[in-house]
Amino acid sequence: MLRRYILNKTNTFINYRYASQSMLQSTIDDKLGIATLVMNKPPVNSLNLEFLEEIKSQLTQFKNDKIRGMILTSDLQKIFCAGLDITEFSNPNPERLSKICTTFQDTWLALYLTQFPTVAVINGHSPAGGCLLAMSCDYRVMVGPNYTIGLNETKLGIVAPKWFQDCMVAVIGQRKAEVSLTTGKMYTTDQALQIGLVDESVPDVDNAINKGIQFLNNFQKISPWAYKMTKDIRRQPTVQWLIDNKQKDLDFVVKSMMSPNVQKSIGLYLQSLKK
Ligand SMILES: CCCCC/C=C\C/C=C\CC/C=C/CC(=O)SCCNC(=O)CCNC(=O)[C@H](O)C(C)(C)COP(=O)(O)OP(=O)(O)OC[C@H]1O[C@@H](n2cnc3c(N)ncnc32)[C@H](O)[C@@H]1OP(=O)(O)O
Repeated sequence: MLRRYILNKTNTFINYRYASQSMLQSTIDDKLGIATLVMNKPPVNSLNLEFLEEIKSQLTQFKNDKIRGMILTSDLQKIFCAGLDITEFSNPNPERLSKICTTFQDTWLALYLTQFPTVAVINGHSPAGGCLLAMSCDYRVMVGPNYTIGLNETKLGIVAPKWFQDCMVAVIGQRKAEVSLTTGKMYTTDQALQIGLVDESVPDVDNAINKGIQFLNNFQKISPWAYKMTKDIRRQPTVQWLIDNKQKDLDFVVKSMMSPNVQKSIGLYLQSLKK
């Protein structure tokens, strides 16, 4: 649905390539060199192992396609992405948990370090891992006023890994990130704009896509090499920490997820969602 809208609305996607895996649709406008990656995993685009693998593989494909920019958005009504699939946290199989963790680390590294500029068009709620995906893009346009975004992990009784936290610090600064993270605060679109968690707020998705394209057009006169080097220098410390501590990070997540206290919190949170 959204893909069709983008094609019609911009009227520029004349020469486009379209690829659809079941949960993810990608469109490349060959003229503009802009790719659109649309998440479509009802009901809430929760990130399980298979979905993360699809996202990672599509990002790798875009690298080979040599695109000039990418828009990440959702085809679902009211939801950008609900974060990691919480059902995977409940009584998890440690092997699968480790695999999800590693795949999530790698997907994030691929998204955070793309050689092309990226825009998140946040057209719905975006808690936790959904917020991380958005924060990892170069620019965020959020549809308002009724959606929410934030890293709410403490509300589930779990801890956002260091790379989630550092990513938030990079976007909104140390003090605001510390308060946001410890309280697990979810921000409305207007609040998110006010603290700089998103760059623009617009009333509807049509405007959001247009703003995203406008942002990407800024790079028409920027050398791709200068862009990528600059981004690498900015993002290197956060990335390097994860590369150097991948196993430690994984061990921490798996160990804490298996603890009875965390399992109790996750169980209660899941029940509250079902209600
Ligand atoms: C096992 C993986 C571990 C691997 C670790 C990997 C890497 C290391 C990193 C991190 C470790 C810790 C970090 C975690 C980050 C996260 O992302 S945790 C996930 C946090 N997400 C949330 O808290 C979102 C909860 N959901 C909501 O707030 C709302 O659902 C919504 C998104 C705002 C939508 O509201 P709406 O009213 O429209 O819909 P419903 O609430 O009725 O939901 C519909 C349906 O979907 C189910 N559901 C919602 N969210 C999730 C989810 N994240 N995972 C799975 N299922 C979800 C909900 O239960 C309903 O189901 P139904 O009742 O059966 O219809």
